[in-house]
Amino acid sequence: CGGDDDGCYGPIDKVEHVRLVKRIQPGAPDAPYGPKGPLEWGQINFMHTTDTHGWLAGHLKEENYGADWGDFATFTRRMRQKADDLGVDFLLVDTGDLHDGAGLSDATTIDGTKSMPIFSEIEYDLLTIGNHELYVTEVAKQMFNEYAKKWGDRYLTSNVKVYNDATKQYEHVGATHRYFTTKQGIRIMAFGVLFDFTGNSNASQVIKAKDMVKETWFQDAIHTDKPVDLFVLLGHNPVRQTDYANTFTTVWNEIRSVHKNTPITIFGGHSHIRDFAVYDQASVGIEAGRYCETLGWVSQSGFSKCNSGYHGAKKPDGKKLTRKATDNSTAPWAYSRRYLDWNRNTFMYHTSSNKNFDSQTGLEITQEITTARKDMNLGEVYGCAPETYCISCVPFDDPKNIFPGVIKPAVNAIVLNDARKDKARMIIGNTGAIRFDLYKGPFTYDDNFVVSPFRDVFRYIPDVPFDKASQVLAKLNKGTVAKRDFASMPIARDDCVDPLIGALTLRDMHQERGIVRRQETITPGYATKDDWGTDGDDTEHTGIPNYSIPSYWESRAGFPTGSDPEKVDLIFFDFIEKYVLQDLGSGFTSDMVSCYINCTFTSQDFMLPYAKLKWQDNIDNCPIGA
Ligand SMILES: Nc1ccn([C@@H]2O[C@H](COP(=O)(O)O)[C@@H](O)[C@H]2O)c(=O)n1
Ligand SMILES: [Zn+2]
Ligand SMILES: [Zn+2]
Repeated sequence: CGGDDDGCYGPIDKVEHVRLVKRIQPGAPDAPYGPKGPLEWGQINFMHTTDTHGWLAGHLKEENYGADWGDFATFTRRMRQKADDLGVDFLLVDTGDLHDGAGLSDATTIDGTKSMPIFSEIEYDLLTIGNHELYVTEVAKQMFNEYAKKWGDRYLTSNVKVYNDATKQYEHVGATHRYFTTKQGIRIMAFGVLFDFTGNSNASQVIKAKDMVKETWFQDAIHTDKPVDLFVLLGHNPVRQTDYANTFTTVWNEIRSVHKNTPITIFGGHSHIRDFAVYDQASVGIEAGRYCETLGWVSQSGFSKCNSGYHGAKKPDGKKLTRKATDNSTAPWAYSRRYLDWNRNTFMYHTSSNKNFDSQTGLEITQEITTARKDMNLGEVYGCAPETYCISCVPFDDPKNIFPGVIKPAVNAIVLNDARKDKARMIIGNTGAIRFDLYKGPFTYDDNFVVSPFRDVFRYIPDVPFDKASQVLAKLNKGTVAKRDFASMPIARDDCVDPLIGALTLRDMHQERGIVRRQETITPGYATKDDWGTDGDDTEHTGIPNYSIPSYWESRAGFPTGSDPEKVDLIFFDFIEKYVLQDLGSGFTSDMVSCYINCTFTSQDFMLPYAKLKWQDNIDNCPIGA
């Protein structure tokens, strides 16, 4: 285990490089199983990122998601070039949540100070805002003052305003909408709509979708005299219409009430899943997962001189898109969708670039990430985790689940106010604050933010009667805070039938076309089921178990042996204070709540001391394990 070449971490001084995963060359014996076949290019082609949450260094411990932002930059440039060569359109779209999930974005005093300049080196065509850009006032202002200005009319925040200190008014962060014509003549009207988010700081205002659609500018935009060939609806907003947070449907209905047949193509986010939803025969929506694991692909054809301003001459890739949104569609629109795994093998395969893949720009971005990580000491190792602990791949009470395995013992050991150490205590948190699995092996400064990125202060109410405190967890878990799936459900692969090909499985279909790459092992990963079935994943995987977990967890410490205490210190994140007070019921008010250790001790501060306390065995020889 001697450095980044053999896939292992070394001691602290060797862990400075971004490239802790092996660089993968296609065809190399250890290359992961790759894409099942070429992408189907259409007249207009979209690549979509969402919920990147600062993972610009890529997944250093997961080869399958190991590409970094420099690799992605190269890929997008090559794809744009390919589109130009084919004479088709290519648009790159992001749907927000740029912070909270990795050291690069969260280890700076103001989130994003180092990561945002790197993020914005990609030439996106359309972007919109996520809720994670609005929790913290300084971050909202950073978006308003810097990035909205930089991205100009490509940044669409149709229902989000930020307080402008200069004008003393709330103003749209970016543009409300954008009307533009693509290189090949498609005339697009685009909107960017955040779900009805209410957890923002008072630096911003989120206008509910139902109110936004009544606003004059929106009505003017959908009643425009200008010709619109395609509506593009992007939003930090789940595409699935049954999702509790979905407000796309409200906006979609309003557009449809005026434009009965115009295609509406949707790019969503927030629920962190791979998904594709069919709205009607002229409207589909994609969601591209989370954390730089997935790159979404949607292509669309059907534009002609008769129904649009399209003037593209070339036939895309010699193949025509034939898949309609619905089985009985009479509309001219045909689509493809794909979820690409975020690794260099995928990127090289789809650009047929092999060893010539890297570009100067891409390498420079990789170097910037490496330098930033080094400056921020993100590779510093604090402990050697003895096991892998996951959020939902095992049941909630399994010792390998991260809550009983790590989070509860860690808060019990570390979240302790010396002045109250003799008191029994109960600590309650929301499971959503713990963001990612923890891998066996070196636990780095970066991993601290990967697991627990928020600055949620530990607050408490002293001496709460145990019979009251002990009811809170159950009440919280029954409450209205919606729980959601964090990953696509694992599914059986043998029902994989493409409707256009009759009884042939996708595998047979690709085998016939001679585009199946030989595979010895299918690796675990996303096995997605969406409105079109099970053939959306670019690289096939076996699926990962996904157990549902409650919305809140509780840990108890300092309890007397064999009996319950009369009173406890009830400790919780400030993020959930409102709900805890509600569930404690009458007699408990906010003036009883104060900071537990101090007002700067947050959820970013308990994992590193715990790793130092408990995971020192094998620290100098700590291999990454499964
Ligand atoms: N200070 C915060 C902010 C957010 N959370 C958790 O994140 C969830 C939202 O994340 P998305 O990526 O889905 O937008 C939110 O529901 C909380 O669970 C937090 O714990 N602390
Ligand atoms: Zn998110
Ligand atoms: Zn979100």
